[in-house]
Amino acid sequence: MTEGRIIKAVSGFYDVKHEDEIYRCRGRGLFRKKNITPLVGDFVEFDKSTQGEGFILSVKPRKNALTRPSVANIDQAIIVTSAVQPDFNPLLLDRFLVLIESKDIHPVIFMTKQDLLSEQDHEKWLNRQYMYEAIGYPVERVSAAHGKDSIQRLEKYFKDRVSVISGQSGVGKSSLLNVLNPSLDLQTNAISTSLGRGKHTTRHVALVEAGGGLVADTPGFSALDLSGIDAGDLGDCFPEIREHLIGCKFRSCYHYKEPGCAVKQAVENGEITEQRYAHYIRFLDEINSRKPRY
Ligand SMILES: Nc1nc2c(ncn2[C@@H]2O[C@H](COP(=O)(O)OP(=O)(O)OP(=O)(O)O)[C@@H](O)[C@H]2O)c(=O)[nH]1
Ligand SMILES: [Zn+2]
Repeated sequence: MTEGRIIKAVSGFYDVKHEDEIYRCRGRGLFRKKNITPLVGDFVEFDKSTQGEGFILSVKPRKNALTRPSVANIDQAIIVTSAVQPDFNPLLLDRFLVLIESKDIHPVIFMTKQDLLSEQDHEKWLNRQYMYEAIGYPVERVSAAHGKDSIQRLEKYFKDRVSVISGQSGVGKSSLLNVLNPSLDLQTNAISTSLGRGKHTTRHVALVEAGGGLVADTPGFSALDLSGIDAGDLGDCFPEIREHLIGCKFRSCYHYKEPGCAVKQAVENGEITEQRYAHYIRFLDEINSRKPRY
């Protein structure tokens, strides 16, 4: 029996990587009976048969998993957000952050297309960077247009980790990966107009090498609705709210209209920014206005 990691799923087969070899494996019928579907990113035990083939025997417990795209055991999600084309959207960035936090995945923020900014705008972007760093998120301002040298410092994020890259269509996700690993040769386009969905329509996902680690070749968090999050858990998805909510008078505080709310106090003191708090309230409304499902 050998241990490996699934890096690709192709019509009933799983490509399992063990050291530097790849074995094309079937899942035994027992998966169907036990109702376990192996996912890309899973650590598995498998039996080697001849010529790079094998059978998966068991799947190890997962630390996390996404459904769109289906990938497990992710170490971090890199949110790519561009300065322009498309314009920066703070509400969308916070939505990605909340979704990532809700899955217990570590977020990192890359702000791209910095080469397109004027001198004046740089200051504004520096402040944005500081704001998210103050919350505790690593932030990098980058430009894929400047090629390998400016991207090299990003390798420390990728090395020995499994990452998913998230972000709106056209922000430069594929361009970044191409600089990190030119052999990927991912297609890049100006913003796709068709439904704003971009070019990643495939349901398959594979882990590919980039920057000394593995990266999902399909953007993560393609479903941006908050339907998987309970109103009572939303505060935990904002690190600066998480830090204060212990001081709220009521344990069931939603940090909205309740008296004795330590979170609202922190907003007044300037420890939590008005903007992030406004986004929290907006997401809370969105979750609360969800129709109950029976
Ligand atoms: N000036 C400049 N242009 C960039 C940069 N990064 C990407 N672009 C351009 O932005 C456009 C979109 O880049 P992509 O890498 O395809 O964006 P994506 O995020 O993969 O987009 P989807 O596949 O639609 O999700 C392309 O025309 C790129 O050449 C950058 O750092 N600077
Ligand atoms: Zn509160």
